[in-house]
Amino acid sequence: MKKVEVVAAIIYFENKILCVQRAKNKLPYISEKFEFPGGKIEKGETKKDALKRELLEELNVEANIKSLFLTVVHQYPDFELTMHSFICEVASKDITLHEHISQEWLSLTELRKLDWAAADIPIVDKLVMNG
Ligand SMILES: Nc1nc2c([nH]c(=O)n2[C@H]2C[C@H](O)[C@@H](COP(=O)(O)OP(=O)(O)OP(=O)(O)O)O2)c(=O)[nH]1
Repeated sequence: MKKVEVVAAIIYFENKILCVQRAKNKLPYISEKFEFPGGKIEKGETKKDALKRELLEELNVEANIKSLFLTVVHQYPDFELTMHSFICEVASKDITLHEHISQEWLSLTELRKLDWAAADIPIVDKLVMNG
């Protein structure tokens, strides 16, 4: 089975977390789902390098990457995803969506209202549980 390794950013600004919606995709289980911004690690990159690059590409934002939060391994029908999520901070809510179709800044208590990609559920659960 194909394996995919990605990094994802839990971006805080004033107690709100950035949630972004993926575009339509041929894989129904990720199509139009909410996720944390990020993407695949390229050859030679550290996880933090990859996340910095992805956040610039996807959101045009310079984030302060603070610490690893949770690594999730999730089996999707077509591939096995390993996702490393990092707590990050930004200096303002000023972002530009280059790939995603919508954004929401939500407090912890609101996170569960979105239709998340399945691999994100353990991250959302841990965020909500940790308060
Ligand atoms: N960045 C990110 N990807 C996630 C999350 N949850 C989740 O299931 N994924 C999946 C969706 C994709 O299959 C993969 C992320 O890769 P990507 O965004 O770079 O890939 P993509 O398929 O859109 O683009 P491509 O490079 O294959 O063209 O991880 C998440 O919270 N953040």
